[in-house]
Amino acid sequence: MIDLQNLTKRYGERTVVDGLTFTVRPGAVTGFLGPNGAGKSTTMRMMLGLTRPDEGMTRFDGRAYPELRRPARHVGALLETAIPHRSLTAADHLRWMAQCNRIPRQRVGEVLDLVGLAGAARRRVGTYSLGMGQRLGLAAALLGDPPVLVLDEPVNGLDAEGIRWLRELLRAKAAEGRTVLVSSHLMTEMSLVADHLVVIDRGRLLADTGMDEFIRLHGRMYVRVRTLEPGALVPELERHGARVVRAVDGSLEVDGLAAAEVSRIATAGGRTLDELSTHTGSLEDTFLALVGKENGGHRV
Ligand SMILES: Nc1ncnc2c1ncn2[C@@H]1O[C@H](COP(=O)(O)OP(=O)(O)OP(=O)(O)O)[C@@H](O)[C@H]1O
Repeated sequence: MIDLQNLTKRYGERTVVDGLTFTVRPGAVTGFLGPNGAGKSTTMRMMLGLTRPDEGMTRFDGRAYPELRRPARHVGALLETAIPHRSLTAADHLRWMAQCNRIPRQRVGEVLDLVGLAGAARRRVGTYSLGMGQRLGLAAALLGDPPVLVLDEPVNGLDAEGIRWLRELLRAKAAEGRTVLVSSHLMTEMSLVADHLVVIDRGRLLADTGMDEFIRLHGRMYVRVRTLEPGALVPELERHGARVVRAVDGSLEVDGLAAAEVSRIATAGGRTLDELSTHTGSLEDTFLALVGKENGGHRV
């Protein structure tokens, strides 16, 4: 469990993280979302004691990160800036980390295997691709088999197979009862991996809800209608207050009326419907709508 209490960071006149309070619970993947510059990385750096907050604190199962005696055994972290020295091999880097945290040496081979780097363990990190570097960062986060994972944009640099592998790994860690906080700007990926969402913008908390609830509360719901006579049906629906958009495939997307109302209006007009279904918007649509609304309809 991670508890953030009033976490605040100012740079000069600017408050980049503004009184963030939320709890990240075990047994779920929590997605940390926000537009560029929202304050996600700064928040994660403060959580891990790398940036000093002006106010507030973070507790991991009741303790601040600097109070953890062997932190890698409690919290596995992946941050964008935590790059090992280029001249070290992956195995050297992880062996050093294992030693500092009193983690058995055999764990180094296990995590290198787990992240698919066993064949490159003796190569210098400086020769790694972006994706390999990311896998090494994940190996370091997993080294101490920690109950908590804090990962900033872990998908960066991974190929399609790597992204799927990471998704399954994170879901498995949550299923084991671990606490998983992961930031990503890839909405489709987030919608596939996260059970819960924390959304921030300009350092402020906008939402802290389950994924389904987030889309239900903030997203668009619409009814899709397919009929042979859309031209006749549209004005009838609009007379009842609907906003109707024609999709490229010829179907109608109807906002503002429930499926049952659309059905009654069509039946009253003697129209036959070939499809009538209710849809919710994607996570991306919902996120952009929420962030846009908070900024007075203007994207920043
Ligand atoms: N050391 C610093 N000095 C001054 N401003 C900073 C510093 N670090 C971050 N900022 C500013 O704080 C704001 C939040 O940055 P942060 O990197 O936390 O956002 P983010 O949500 O992680 O964005 P992104 O998705 O683009 O990585 C930005 O406006 C950034 O320019």
